[in-house]
Amino acid sequence: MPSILPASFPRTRMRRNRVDGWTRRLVAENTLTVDDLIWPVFVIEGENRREPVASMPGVERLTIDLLVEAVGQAGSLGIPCVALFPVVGADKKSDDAAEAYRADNLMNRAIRALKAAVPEVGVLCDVALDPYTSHGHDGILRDGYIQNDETVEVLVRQALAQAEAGADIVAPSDMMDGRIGVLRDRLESQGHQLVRICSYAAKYASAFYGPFRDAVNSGGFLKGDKTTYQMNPANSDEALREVALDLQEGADMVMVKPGLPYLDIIRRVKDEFAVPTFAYHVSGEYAMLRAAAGNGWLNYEKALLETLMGFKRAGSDAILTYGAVDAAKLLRAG
Ligand SMILES: NCc1[nH]cc(CCC(=O)O)c1CC(=O)O
Ligand SMILES: [Mg+2]
Repeated sequence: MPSILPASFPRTRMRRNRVDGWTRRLVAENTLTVDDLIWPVFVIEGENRREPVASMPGVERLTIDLLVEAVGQAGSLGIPCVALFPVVGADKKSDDAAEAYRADNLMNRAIRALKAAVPEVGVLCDVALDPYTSHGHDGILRDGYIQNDETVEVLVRQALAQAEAGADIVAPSDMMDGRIGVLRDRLESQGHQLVRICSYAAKYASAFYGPFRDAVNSGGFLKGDKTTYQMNPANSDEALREVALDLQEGADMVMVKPGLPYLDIIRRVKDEFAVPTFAYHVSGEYAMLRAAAGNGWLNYEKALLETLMGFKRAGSDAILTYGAVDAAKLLRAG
């Protein structure tokens, strides 16, 4: 068959730069390394106990002693930082969330144990009241509304107790207004000048948090939804205002959450502010990967690394992911 292509076809061969492995590496625009990973972990009371999380295959809740071991191993793999989430028993939940700022609560004991045993791994602590309220909301509920200013008072006490225990990064995930400014002032005046604030600045009211609420046992308690404080998924400009305010108030790093459905927000935030921008690859996103892989519908390892690279390409400086240890092992194996 005579060719119908013109003699000079094609003018440009894009495939030349994909022809072999070393060229592909040479022209790669983005890189994913173990330095980009933050590993979220769940801590439970007791000793030498691990509990699987049914909706998050591969994820376990750990007692402090086992947590210290696991974080030590993560540190040896090069993971820079872990994000701590306590599982709080029903007997410690209350309407005023007083357990949140008790100096010796589970969270604060875990922080002390980690900083004593594995000081080289950063500890990022969630600041929000949902593990501690009897209704599962992130703040104080009164007259059917989550009270902003009253909640901020409690959040600041909670974060100060974490800083006192040795937290490196406090990370308010509650979406109350004005909490970063008050928290920054109080950290300064209480001698915690180097404690970093990572604000969950653009956090959306999302269906993708479902498995997390199973993991921390707050879902069953939750009445209603979080739409009066977490953002509407329809909005994007509003995320920039949220981030601008938290930066003005003194945040050192900002977070966008969830991850994959909000890559456009990460890109806009990074372009607009050029500050450390983290993405949270949340529980539901992780569960989807695991469920599909469990059915043999995709390759978990490949899909995980591709997802994490997507976050880097969108502008994330670091990614919180339940797959952090898996990804670290894969990245080290090359
Ligand atoms: N302040 C609570 C909090 N901190 C992190 C997550 C979700 C993380 C995940 O789904 O992996 C949530 C749940 C929520 O806002 O209801
Ligand atoms: Mg805000």
